[in-house]
Amino acid sequence: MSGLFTYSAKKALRHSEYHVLGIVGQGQFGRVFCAIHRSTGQLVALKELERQSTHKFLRELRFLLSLAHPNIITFQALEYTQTKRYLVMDYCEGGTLRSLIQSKIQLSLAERLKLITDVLAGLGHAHSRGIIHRDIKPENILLNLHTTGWIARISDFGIARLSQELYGCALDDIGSSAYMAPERFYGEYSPASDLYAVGILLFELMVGHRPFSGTPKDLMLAHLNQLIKVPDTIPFLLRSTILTALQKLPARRFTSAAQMLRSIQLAAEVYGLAQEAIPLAKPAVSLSVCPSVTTQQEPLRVLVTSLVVESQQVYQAYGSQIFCQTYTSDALAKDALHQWQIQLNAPVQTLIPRPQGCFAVTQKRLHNCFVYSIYCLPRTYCPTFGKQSECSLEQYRLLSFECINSAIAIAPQGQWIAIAKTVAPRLLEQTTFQILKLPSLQPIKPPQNCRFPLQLIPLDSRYGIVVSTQLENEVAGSAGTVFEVFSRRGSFVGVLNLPISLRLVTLSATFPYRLLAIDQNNPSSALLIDLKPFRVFRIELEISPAFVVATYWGYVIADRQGKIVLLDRDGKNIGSFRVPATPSAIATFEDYGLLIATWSGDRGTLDKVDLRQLHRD
Ligand SMILES: Nc1ncnc2c1ncn2[C@@H]1O[C@H](COP(=O)(O)OP(=O)(O)OP(=O)(O)O)[C@@H](O)[C@H]1O
Repeated sequence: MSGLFTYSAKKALRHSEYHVLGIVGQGQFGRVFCAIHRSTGQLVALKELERQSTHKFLRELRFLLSLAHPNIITFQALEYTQTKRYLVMDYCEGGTLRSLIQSKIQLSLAERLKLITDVLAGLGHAHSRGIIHRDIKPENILLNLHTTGWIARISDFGIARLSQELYGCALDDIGSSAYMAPERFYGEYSPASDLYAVGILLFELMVGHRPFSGTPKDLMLAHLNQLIKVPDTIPFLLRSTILTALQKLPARRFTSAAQMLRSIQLAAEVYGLAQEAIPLAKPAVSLSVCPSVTTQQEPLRVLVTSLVVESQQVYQAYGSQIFCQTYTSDALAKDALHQWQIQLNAPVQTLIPRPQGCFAVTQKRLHNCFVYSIYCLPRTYCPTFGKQSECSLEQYRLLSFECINSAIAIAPQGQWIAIAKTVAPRLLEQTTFQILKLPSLQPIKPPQNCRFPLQLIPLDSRYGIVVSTQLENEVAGSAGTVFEVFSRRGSFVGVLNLPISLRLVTLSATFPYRLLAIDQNNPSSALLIDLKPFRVFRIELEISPAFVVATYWGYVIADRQGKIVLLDRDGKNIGSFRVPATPSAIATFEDYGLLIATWSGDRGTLDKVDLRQLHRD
């Protein structure tokens, strides 16, 4: 259904400056889309205005367009199509504060206070311009990702008021009533009404639930008459901040957003939170560690650096060798007929399984650069045992090239290969990008410049991304990550930026536009990134990953100490276990199997793990 919605918006906006990436929500005004500006590549939210916009509405809106503050969602413009009007707004990839609260991620105290002070800073700016929000609630607070956590930004500024005044929309749903100051029920409001709503929000973030619940009528009676009880477990200074913000009489509350903000900052200083970097949230549920789920173990005499399983074949790379074993009736074949080994002429950097066979990328140092070679060992490749002659190996070499750094992506169905090469270190203009058809190796376009790549990732048969580091960022001194989307025709079609440095960016095995990546600066924090529409979710891990492998049911993440964490497709922890040594390569095996090559000292093992045992234990 949402595909249909997106399609209708895409159609309406076909001739506009925006390309719709997907629907992100539905409000009372209409749907909200994530879109990208066709020429600047800027990401925006497009809020559809379903109702007929009156002149007064548009005049008021122009006033709101002037509201510019880092903690307020800025309205940038109005976009007209033949049938619809869209408000163009800053896009928030982190979703709403409500979704963060519901995600059960336990926010640290510093993080909770930071969210509240962000809201107060935004409110302070609006109040100083005579604008009252009137509908502060977690649904109207959106989140942008930042190196140290979240930035809260107030959305729907003035829209709540406009909708009430111009269209007679009442804010009487439970979501809004739960945050409504007593005077609001008499039709009165002032900046202090917004501060009351922030008081409820602070209570909710500190205590875990709101002070009052029930029907809108119950809520009204509670706001008007019921005394607030803040549990003693809440630090004293914060308790008194909540009680001041939630005074029944507006005159007894904080006199301004700035005053309330100072009260929270004082609490943060007193409790030693101000100077610290904001600590990241910890997972709500601690992982249960299952001691052993290994069902078979084979000794290894070499360090396996790459391991893949493709159509009943298990490929292991070590040094310049590739060893292939077939597995039959639930076991790895031991007989010579079902296993073979070849020696390539350089160390294998990576193995990429595709329907036509296993691709192997080798890398050999040559003076000041490297020679990269790409081989494709077809599925039917099964040499008569014994040593391979150079000539039989050469026929499987697709191409070789010299450069300083290279990243390679092969389409999931193996129709094309994308290659980025850097000929001089860290020079943007010295990195070229090209797509070649497979198996002909015919270039789709002449090589073009691209950013120095960390990784190339194929998304589906039509698109892929160049992942690179962005050094200059709005947030001074901090690096970010750039995702440049390319098409199989070899053109760049869009750019998405994230102000976080990432590593181990891994494509989901089931969602073509979903990535899991590790935050370079917070090694035990992973990000689940949806590219279409652009949404980012933070996942706290109890390990610092060295490996991430996507499976059809989720992700396998391992650290160097042998702790393995399993996440489902949405990033939820579903289990963990240990292997006795450092994993050197991991592959998925049948539906619930994992193959883990480990190494310590001068020996290792190849462990076959049956994940169904996790449930039994
Ligand atoms: N600027 C934005 N960036 C990212 N997502 C957004 C943005 N604005 C809205 N959304 C998403 O769209 C959803 C609907 O937003 P919208 O503001 O239209 O509705 P609402 O606040 O729930 O209701 P109302 O229409 O009463 O304001 C939000 O819950 C949020 O998930």
